Amino acid sequence: MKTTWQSDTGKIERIIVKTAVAAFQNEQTIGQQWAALNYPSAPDFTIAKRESEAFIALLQSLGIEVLTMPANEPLTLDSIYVRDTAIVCDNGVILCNMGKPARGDEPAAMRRALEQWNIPVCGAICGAGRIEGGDVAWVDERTLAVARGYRTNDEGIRQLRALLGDCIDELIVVPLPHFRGPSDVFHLMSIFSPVDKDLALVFSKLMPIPFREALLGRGIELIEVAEEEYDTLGCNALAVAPRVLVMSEGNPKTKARLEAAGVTVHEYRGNEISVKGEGGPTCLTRPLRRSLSR
Ligand SMILES: NC(=O)NCCC[C@H](N)C(=O)O
Repeated sequence: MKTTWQSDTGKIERIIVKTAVAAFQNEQTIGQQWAALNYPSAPDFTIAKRESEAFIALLQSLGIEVLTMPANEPLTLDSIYVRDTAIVCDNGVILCNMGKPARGDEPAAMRRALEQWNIPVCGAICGAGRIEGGDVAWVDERTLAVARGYRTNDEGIRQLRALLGDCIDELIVVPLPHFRGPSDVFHLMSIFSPVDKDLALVFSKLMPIPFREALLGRGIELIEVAEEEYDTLGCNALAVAPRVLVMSEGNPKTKARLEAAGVTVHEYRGNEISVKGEGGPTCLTRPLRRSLSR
């Protein structure tokens, strides 16, 4: 069985998460931070802990080795969304440089954790470059898509291209629309979640036409997120294996569309850890190695 880090749809072997206990710390911390971080309301710490434990147990039940980030870092609630701190390629991990200023210290914490786990870091976005991991997704093993939005800038994309070197044949740059403006969380993975090598979940209304055409041109079939489920993170689904997804509960129409296409959907309850912080299952996880069946 071939393994690669350059896939968002192969079977996940190892994944990084941060528990709600480690990221949210306690009720007082939540109370001090949620409004300044732009959360629509304050997560409930007790329920968040339960949701986080169940989410991690679900990943483990799917045969995934889960690595958990340490708690003792002076970071914010947003540090639960580990995806945004790092990008992976077959040379190792590329650390991001966050577009949201309040999250600026998260990549350094990820670097320390990776060093402890002996996971190679092959580069970091630095200086004026900005990139968040939620803006990046593998379209296939040699093609990476990166959004240009409020969290990821041209200099970040330039550095990413240089760091990837011959790991890729193509970097598809996806310019994002303004939508709800700079204070909103709007990443590539807000409108695009790979499901299999020839299937993706998308929200076409907010997709640039060239990117949509590029996916269709590669033979990738697109399933539409139900419009009323956009705000409940219907578009943010984590492929744990080809056509096997983990999704936040509360997106029944989108779930039914996926199941009709032969996709298996595992739901988790994510009102506190996902909906309130606006980060779905892809944001809550940094998958590392995946295996490909061919
Ligand atoms: N990849 C993602 O979509 N991450 C979600 C991050 C949510 C967090 N509240 C943020 O504003 O950065």
